[in-house]
Amino acid sequence: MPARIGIAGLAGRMGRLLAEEVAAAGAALAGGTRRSAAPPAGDPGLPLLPDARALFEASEVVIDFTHAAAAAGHAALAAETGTPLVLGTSGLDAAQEAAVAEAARRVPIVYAANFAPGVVLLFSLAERMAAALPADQYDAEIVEMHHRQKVDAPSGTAVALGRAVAAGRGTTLEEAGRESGRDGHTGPRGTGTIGFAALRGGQVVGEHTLLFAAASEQIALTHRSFDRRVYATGAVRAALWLLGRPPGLYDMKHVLGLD
Ligand SMILES: NC(=O)C1=CN([C@@H]2O[C@H](COP(=O)(O)OP(=O)(O)OC[C@H]3O[C@@H](n4cnc5c(N)ncnc54)[C@H](OP(=O)(O)O)[C@@H]3O)[C@@H](O)[C@H]2O)C=CC1
Ligand SMILES: O=C(O)C1=N[C@H](C(=O)O)C[C@H](O)C1
Repeated sequence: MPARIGIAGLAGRMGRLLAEEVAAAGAALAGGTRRSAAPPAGDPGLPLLPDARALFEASEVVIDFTHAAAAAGHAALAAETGTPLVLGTSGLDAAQEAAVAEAARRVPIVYAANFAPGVVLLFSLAERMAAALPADQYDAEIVEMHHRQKVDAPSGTAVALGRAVAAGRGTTLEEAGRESGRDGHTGPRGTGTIGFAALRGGQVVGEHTLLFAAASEQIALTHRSFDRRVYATGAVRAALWLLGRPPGLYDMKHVLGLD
């Protein structure tokens, strides 16, 4: 019997690709949800279920690429129904992330800011570079660019990169401090803080650059996604990997065996 995978956000940019990747992986689409109840115009065949509870009950594992406002509720439903969850949605605040971690005590959850294998490697390189380059000499800046429809900033990947840099420096992003949205008379840059800049335009799938700038040198790492299918393939892989796992909060390095 093929695994039954449900998709929250089925009508979205990611949801449609996820449905294709579910089929390509030989799994079955259990159905999907969207925010509005109606199927999108011109697509009456989309297998939409009445609500999120019906989705979790019909699925062996659910993949969520929706909106931060929905993520905590979906994690709670995962815990209640015992249905594992792959969470790719970005822009969660601290309370929403805490709700996801709480649900993961009862059900296995993969929560990943980015499902592209190259970005998983970038997180690990970011941590190693930050550990090697003294924070009082090398200013860490993270620049990201995305398509004009993206609703959250900085991207989840940028925040995760910031967390990796902070971890490499033996601290947290909250303690190190974030500098973003510089405009006007900002004063000089803080020492040891982590800077963020978000660009939006056109149909850019996803670009992230982490740079360390010192007085006499600068080093930068850049990742570019050319096709968002790379995220969908990774998320379906994570969904199949989750089946039969014990409760816990996992990320893509666990799925790829890089932990
Ligand atoms: N981790 C990763 O690798 C990646 C993460 N993402 C993240 O995934 C999310 C979705 O991205 P994308 O597909 O481009 O977005 P879209 O806006 O194209 O699609 C979002 C989907 O979620 C639904 N939705 C929106 N709000 C809610 C809600 N409150 N409750 C239930 N469903 C809701 C929408 O419903 P409706 O159709 O009715 O509008 C739509 O079907 C974003 O947070 C994005 O940052 C994206 C790419 C990769
Ligand atoms: O909204 C997007 O498109 C993307 N969102 C994720 C993020 O916020 O990091 C991942 C990827 O960059 C695409």
